[in-house]
Amino acid sequence: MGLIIDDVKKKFGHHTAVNGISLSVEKGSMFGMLGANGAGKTTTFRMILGLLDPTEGSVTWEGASLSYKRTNVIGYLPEERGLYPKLTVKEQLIYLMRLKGMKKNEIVKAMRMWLERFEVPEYENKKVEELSKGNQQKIQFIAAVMHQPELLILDEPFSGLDPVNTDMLRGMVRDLQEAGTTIVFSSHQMSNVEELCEELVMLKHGEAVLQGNLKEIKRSYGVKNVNIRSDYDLQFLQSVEGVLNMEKTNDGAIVKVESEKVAEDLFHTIAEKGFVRKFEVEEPSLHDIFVDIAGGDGDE
Ligand SMILES: Nc1ncnc2c1ncn2[C@@H]1O[C@H](COP(=O)(O)OP(=O)(O)OP(=O)(O)O)[C@@H](O)[C@H]1O
Repeated sequence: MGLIIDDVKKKFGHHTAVNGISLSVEKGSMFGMLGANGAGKTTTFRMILGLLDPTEGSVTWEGASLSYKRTNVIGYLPEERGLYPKLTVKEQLIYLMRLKGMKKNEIVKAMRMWLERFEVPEYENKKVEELSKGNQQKIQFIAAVMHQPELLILDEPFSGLDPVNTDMLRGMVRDLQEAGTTIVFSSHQMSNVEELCEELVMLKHGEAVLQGNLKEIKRSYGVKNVNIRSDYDLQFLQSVEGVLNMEKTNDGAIVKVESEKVAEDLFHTIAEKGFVRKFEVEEPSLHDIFVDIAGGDGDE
């Protein structure tokens, strides 16, 4: 069953923030939500969490709607990070995890394990305000996962982290999924979605403009990139029908074509003219697809 979002709409006055989204996230999978600023990601998350009621449609987890009464089932990393600055990390986590029904000794044990994993055991007795933003984010992530939720919602978990910490967090998110947690996360950064998710949705103005399996999406998306190395001058490619863009390189060109058929024709054309050292047809990156479909605004 997993998470089912069925034709959900959310209006704020006359403004429609989410306009008829339907998704299903299988239990134990990792699902990516992409979209430019204001696309409706956070609003969708709030409806999943039961913090906002949909204007229309329904959201269920394992067949029942989620509300604060089932809060221990969910872990949530909100986009607007918020910890109590004057509390120590330990006091903070004890407070938050008690709200999730954990006992103090369990919390301290789990906290030490997580601080070790993040390689910051010395933070236990530091005040939150003494930590850098990225390190505060680690503590907030710990607060989202310590009670071992079934469903983990991460709103922009990687934003503001340096590359080392991004890798570390990515590894932890992957481990949590392997341990059976269902994870939905949003990101402006395509690379994280590309690396972690099999399924995704791309939102634009509250609507799903693309959704499904990542590999399928890439395969079925017509546009391909062709990497060519040839001794022949490839300038003529610019005016070939079906070539959308061409960038010359030292020994060839990188060409964007509108379909695999155009790539095939190009191969024959170039081969007739001269020796082809390399001819490689690549799937577009998620970033390319996003820019085409959602009109950019990705971070990369
Ligand atoms: N409480 C609210 N009242 C009125 N409008 C809102 C409210 N919450 C969100 N909106 C509007 O709904 C739209 C979607 O916002 P949302 O925060 O869901 O986008 P987002 O995809 O999470 O964007 P970002 O990447 O910038 O966080 C925006 O136009 C926003 O201004």
